[in-house]
Amino acid sequence: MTDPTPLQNHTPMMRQYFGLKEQCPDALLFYRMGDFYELFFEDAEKAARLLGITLTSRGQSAGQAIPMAGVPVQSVDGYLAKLVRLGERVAIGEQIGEATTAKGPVERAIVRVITPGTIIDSALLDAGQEPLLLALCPDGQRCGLAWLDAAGGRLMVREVADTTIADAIARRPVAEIIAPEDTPLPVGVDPQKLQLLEKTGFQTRRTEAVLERYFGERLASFGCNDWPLALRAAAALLNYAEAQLRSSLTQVQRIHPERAEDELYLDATALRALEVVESLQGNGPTLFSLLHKTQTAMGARLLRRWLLRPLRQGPVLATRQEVIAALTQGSGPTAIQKALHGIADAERILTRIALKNASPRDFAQLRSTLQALPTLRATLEETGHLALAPYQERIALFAALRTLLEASLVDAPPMTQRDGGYIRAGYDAELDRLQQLSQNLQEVLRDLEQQERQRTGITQLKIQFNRVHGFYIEISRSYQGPIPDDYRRRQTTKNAERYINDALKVIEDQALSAESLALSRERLLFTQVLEAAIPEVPTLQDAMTAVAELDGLSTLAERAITLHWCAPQFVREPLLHIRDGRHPVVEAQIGSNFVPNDLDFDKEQRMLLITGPNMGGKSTYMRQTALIVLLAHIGSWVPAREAIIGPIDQIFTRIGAADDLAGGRSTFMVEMSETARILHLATAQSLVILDEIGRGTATYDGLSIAWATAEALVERGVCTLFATHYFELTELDLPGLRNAHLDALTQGDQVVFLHRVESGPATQSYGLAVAKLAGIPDPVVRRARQRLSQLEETTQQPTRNTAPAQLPLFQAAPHPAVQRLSQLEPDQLSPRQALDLLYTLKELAQ
Ligand SMILES: Nc1ncnc2c1ncn2[C@@H]1O[C@H](COP(=O)(O)OP(=O)(O)OP(=O)(O)O)[C@@H](O)[C@H]1O
Repeated sequence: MTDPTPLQNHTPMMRQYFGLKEQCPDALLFYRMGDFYELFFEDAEKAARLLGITLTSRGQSAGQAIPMAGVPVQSVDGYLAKLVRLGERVAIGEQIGEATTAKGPVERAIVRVITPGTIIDSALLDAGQEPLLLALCPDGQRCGLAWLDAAGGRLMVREVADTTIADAIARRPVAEIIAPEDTPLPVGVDPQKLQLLEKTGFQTRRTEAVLERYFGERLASFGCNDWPLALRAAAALLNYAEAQLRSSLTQVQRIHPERAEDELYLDATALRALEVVESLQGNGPTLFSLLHKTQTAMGARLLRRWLLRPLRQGPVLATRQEVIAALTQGSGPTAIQKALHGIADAERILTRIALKNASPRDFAQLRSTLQALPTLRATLEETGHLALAPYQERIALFAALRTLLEASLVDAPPMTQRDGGYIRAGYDAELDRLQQLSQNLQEVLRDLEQQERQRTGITQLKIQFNRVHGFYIEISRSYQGPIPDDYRRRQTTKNAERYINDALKVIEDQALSAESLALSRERLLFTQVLEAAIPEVPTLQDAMTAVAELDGLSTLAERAITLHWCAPQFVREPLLHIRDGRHPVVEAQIGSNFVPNDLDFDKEQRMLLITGPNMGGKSTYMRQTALIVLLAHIGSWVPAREAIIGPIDQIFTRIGAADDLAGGRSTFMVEMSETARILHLATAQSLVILDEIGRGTATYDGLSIAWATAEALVERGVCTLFATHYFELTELDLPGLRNAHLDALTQGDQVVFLHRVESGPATQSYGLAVAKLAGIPDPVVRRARQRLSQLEETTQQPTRNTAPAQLPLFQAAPHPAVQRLSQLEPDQLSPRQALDLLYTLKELAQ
């Protein structure tokens, strides 16, 4: 508790507050007070600091002022979004009792806890974002992992050796992690993200019950029964998310096991270095941004997921390729893209429906989605492509639900149910009557007045109302006739008698509460619509998965056409042939100036050692190879004239240098750890990209490491692209290794890069020319040129233009024995000295 004073000294409201706070000590408690959410004590101080809102105080409790900060209910979403972005957890304490009937404070309860990994609200979620909640279930040498995308209703599991946990975590950005107490913080994880929970929540007895409740017998069909740790993680995750959302996660229909043997594995380093979904410069272009032309948010997220988890060649990729091929024929994917255009982010709406958290606007968007489906189906049919036929089947039409939504909801409903106004007039007679009653009270009274005059024959009769006396039938004293039996006297005034009868009493009761009755009636009708939609959620989810796929694939087809890509061909032989390959992102920047290049790996030839000037295009060439392979393994076409690709299991990269100062690793240490990983894990089916290893240390150390690494990779038959500025390496004579270089021309003082990959090692170094190009001042470049000549002379290099301008490894430092021999004057030595010298030389030689 935040306040040490005994509870009984506090006001009843504060006692209630403390009761709620005890249920969620780690969360900021938003306590509902009328039109505001208020935070007290330390929560108030923290919220004031994080949100920049005023810290004030609310009265006193137990003789102390209570620090308080508040936000209006209407604008709470913005504040919640900010807090969740900062990694905070927020508990929402709502009023659940009736203000008028309750004694003491209105009853309140925590209706949910919003945590970074369990957000489902549209206002708190960016459409492109997919916050994931991860559960870890470690046990000895292995660890089960389960990821939940709560908003999308997706649950993925995996089991890994404990040595690879950090990598499995790093590959997908996660918003929140749960693990049993005692679990050490995995490497690279922000401690704020980790919640340690009681071990019992991860134990088999508890987890089996959860899985049984969610999936029953279907569990066996998901294909993950051999992963007990992953299943325990999944159950713990569902349990935790349920507790936060205060609801069963009915949107989760199945578990998706992620098997390493199905994947083309890219570790977090490779994903980052290749700028697959995030640019190294923050918001620069990425492969994903180039592909991000989808019509729906669901399609965009799916494409992103495909890029983050490419698959090995097999039936899934073959099917995607067939669909893309079909969509590139004839008039292309335009018609389908147009048909997809009106489709909302239904996947997330369905989650909110399943959790009974949907808003009237969610339903309006679902309605427009359902309205778009018949056109989409018709368009699919019109194309006549066999490959698209399964989509026609998967996208059902949901006619009954659509009719219900069309009949029940107004065209543009409000965001919330709070003020009503979302049920269409004419849908429900009772609601129409109530709304009419409150809106046209005068008219209703005039109608009744007419009826009463006719029924009783009393023409002076008037029906009126005032705030004090309510509704009444007034009969002037001038009327002397009989008063109808059903009239009961309500009030006598100087000139008239006032009565009420049953019919008027009903109107009075209803009119006085008509507005609130209308509101509750709307709520009831809305709940009925919600209840009608809930059973359809699983099939709607399936349909939306199909829509997202179709969106992703038609986008890839459009990209293939627009960007002139080709369909890659998968083969079983160990080869990689690329004709006129291009780097898709660099090409998008520089257009037709991009110079395409070929690549050929086969059974014999497994390593390409690439030399050439700085800025020559070595990195670009290597990265484009990795990107072409990656694109092929999401099913996409690729930026090349032709691509033939054998089986590939992993892509590794060691590119550029970045410090990991926070992790306590220097540039060189990072470089070596990455190289070590590659040497441990790369197989004969892996593609490895090494961009200048060994540069962050002394020349000979670096060169020797690069040399030995190249040898080890060639020996294992790993497909390797190895760029280096160590010209000495070009002398490596290993079977399977070939030299290539990127060329440049000098014109006077200028250097022109040709960006063309040629056979053989580079013959010239352009370091100084590039330095000049980069703006190193002329005097410094001139001085460097002088030093270079001197260095070249002392190492007795031939001329700079015919041989590499670097120190050959084994010439530069003569052996001490040789040095000693060269200094010696044999004629000056006595036999005894000659013998001693012989012993010394022998020692030096050992
Ligand atoms: N094939 C190409 N066609 C046209 N321009 C290219 C090509 N390849 C690279 N470039 C251009 O040259 C620039 C430098 O390329 P890159 O970084 O690949 O050179 P590098 O040889 O790796 O240089 P360094 O050795 O300094 O790392 C790129 O930013 C790009 O603009």
